[in-house]
Amino acid sequence: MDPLRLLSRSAKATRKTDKKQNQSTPSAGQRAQPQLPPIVNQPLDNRTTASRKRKRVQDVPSVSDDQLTGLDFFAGHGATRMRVKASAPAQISDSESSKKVAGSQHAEDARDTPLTTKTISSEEIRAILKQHKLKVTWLNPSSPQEKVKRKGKEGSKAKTEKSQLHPQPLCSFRELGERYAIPKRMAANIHDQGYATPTEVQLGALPLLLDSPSLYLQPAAGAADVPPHNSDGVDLLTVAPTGSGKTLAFMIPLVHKISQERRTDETLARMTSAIVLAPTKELAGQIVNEGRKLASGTKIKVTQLRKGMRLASGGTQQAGDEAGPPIVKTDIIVGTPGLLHNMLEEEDELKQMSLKGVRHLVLDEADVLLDPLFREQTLAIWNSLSNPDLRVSLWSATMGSNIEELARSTIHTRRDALGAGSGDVQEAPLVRLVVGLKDSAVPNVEHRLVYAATEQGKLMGLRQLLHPAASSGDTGAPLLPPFLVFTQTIERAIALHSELLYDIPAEAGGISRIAVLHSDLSDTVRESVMTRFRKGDIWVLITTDLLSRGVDFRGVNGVVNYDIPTSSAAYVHRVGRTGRAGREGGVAVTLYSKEDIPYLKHVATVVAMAQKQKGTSSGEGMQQWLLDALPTLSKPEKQKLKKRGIESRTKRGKEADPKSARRARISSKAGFIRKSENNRRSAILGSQRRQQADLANDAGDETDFGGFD
Ligand SMILES: Nc1ncnc2c1ncn2[C@@H]1O[C@H](COP(=O)(O)OP(=O)(O)OP(=O)(O)O)[C@@H](O)[C@H]1O
Repeated sequence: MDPLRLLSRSAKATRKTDKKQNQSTPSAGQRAQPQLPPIVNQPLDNRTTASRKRKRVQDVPSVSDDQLTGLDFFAGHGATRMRVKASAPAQISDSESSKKVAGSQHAEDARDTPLTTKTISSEEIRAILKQHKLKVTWLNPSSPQEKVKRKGKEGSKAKTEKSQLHPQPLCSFRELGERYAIPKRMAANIHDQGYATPTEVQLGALPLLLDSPSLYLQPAAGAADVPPHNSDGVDLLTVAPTGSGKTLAFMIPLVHKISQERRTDETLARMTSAIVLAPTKELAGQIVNEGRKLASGTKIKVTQLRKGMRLASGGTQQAGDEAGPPIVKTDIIVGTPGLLHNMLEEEDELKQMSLKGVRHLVLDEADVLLDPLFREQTLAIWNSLSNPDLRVSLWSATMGSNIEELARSTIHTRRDALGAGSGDVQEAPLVRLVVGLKDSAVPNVEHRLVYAATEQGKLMGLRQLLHPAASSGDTGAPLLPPFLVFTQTIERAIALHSELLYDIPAEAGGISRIAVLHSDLSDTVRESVMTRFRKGDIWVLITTDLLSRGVDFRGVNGVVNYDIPTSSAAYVHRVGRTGRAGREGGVAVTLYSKEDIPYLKHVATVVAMAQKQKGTSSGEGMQQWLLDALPTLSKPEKQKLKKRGIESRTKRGKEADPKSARRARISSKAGFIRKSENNRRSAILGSQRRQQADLANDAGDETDFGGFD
């Protein structure tokens, strides 16, 4: 069977949905729902059936676009904002909505209004968790799960049953005030930003982080002798889809807990209490932005770590402190592992001391942070946090079992090391929350796999996607800007950018509409490109995997994988830049050439899984026989691909096999044109060199003249 033919047929199979994108796109303004059907006021019978399809809420309020700096090209703001307020009856009582109270007033009121959510029975809790596909598992060695393991062959079903936890979910943000007494200002900020209904990950994670663990760590039936945990907080591993609101899920508890700690212990006010690590500066900046909006007016300060920064140690300032960079007093510091690690490397006593107050460590995109690329730095930071009450939480849309194992062992070794010194380090419960299907791509995005045969075919395919007038060729209907294009390397991103630079007509903005972003650019340029893309000045942003993780451009209509991602996790994260917060209409196009076919299976499998989740009717989408026809990589091959990418597209590949590197070059020019151009260029260079040499000779002749004998 020829896989080439099979795969080009697959592209046709998925093309049926092309028409849809004109009806609804992520940039068409408000997304319809924050992934959550209404629960609170429904009778239980209506929400217990696990097999029932989720109801999409059409009228719940949502985040207004103007909350994110410069997001002014996605729909009319005024209109959006009005719609938010007018369509909030599910969460705001009649009197409140009619008055259209200001956010802060609403939050004040929320504290005085009686609970709309009654305490719910354990059956109801289980039903809600099941309906939202939330799975909470206790992972500590003394958990029932481990006990069952030790007891031996009890059957796999019983094993799963016993390891599950059922914390009471958070069905409305109003419960944050009522159940946990979060700072009023934070409640007001949440409301002001238009967040009314928690997304699934927030519904599950917020109670885990805000409740006392003893409330939900009840030993399951048959494991009555599990010792109760009185620990303050849990260590948490969370796996939830891209764009599902994980940032809010870890930021709300951080701000709440730190303001609580401040109230009880004055000395803590002078120290950094939390560290949030993220793999890129762009993501760190975004987290700071979100955190500041949330903590505004609460006295909790969120700061992005910058080069040369010094953190306050909490003690009285020491002699000599005036010298060097200014000392920053902050509660939550957000940064990349590289920067923080460097700071620790140059460590003096002061820096060591400055982290002793850190009681919360958040690893956003934890699987990357614990991947070999960042592992050493991340673990060094983690292990240098000496506070015995440290609680850690790990967040990502994809998390392999190796990452879980690594996290677990780090928690243990750190605890043992600290315990050896002081002897009083209490073990925190380790809990895992999985939302939906683990490691899967968001199903509300249309996934297209397009066979383009060669590099030049890929370039043509991308041009078809770019030009609105292009007919729906093999790539499907053109993409509506703004969209992101991912390449494997920086060189390829630059080459693709210069190739497409003049593709957008001058009347539409020309070269200013297309940009490239990669880690070789200066921080200022990176920031400016991000801002211009957010504003809508840039329509097509060509980038590397630098932007594949965590970055939230709310109205991105599409993602193009110009080079196929080198792992299934990379695919999940790249395509997760569209279809965020449940928005419909996003499109993810993966262009692949003949050379890519051996590496395509991991992408095709994720696409098939997403289509299955969406409920594509039989005959449409990825076919099983097609998946079977694709070659499967061995484990070492997979690892090599993940580490190095497709060899011919790298510098190393260029040296090893120049011929296939030439084939992989991004250029629409035919070989003979390139050759004659090269010849002309070298002829010009040669003649310039000759001219210079002649001039030098003439000059030399003049200076060497020693007069007449
Ligand atoms: N409860 C909510 N209701 C509506 N929108 C929300 C809610 N919570 C978060 N959002 C919005 O959802 C978008 C995605 O959030 P966020 O960036 O936190 O996702 P994420 O899960 O961290 O994604 P990724 O895995 O890609 O990092 C943001 O624009 C955010 O404002």
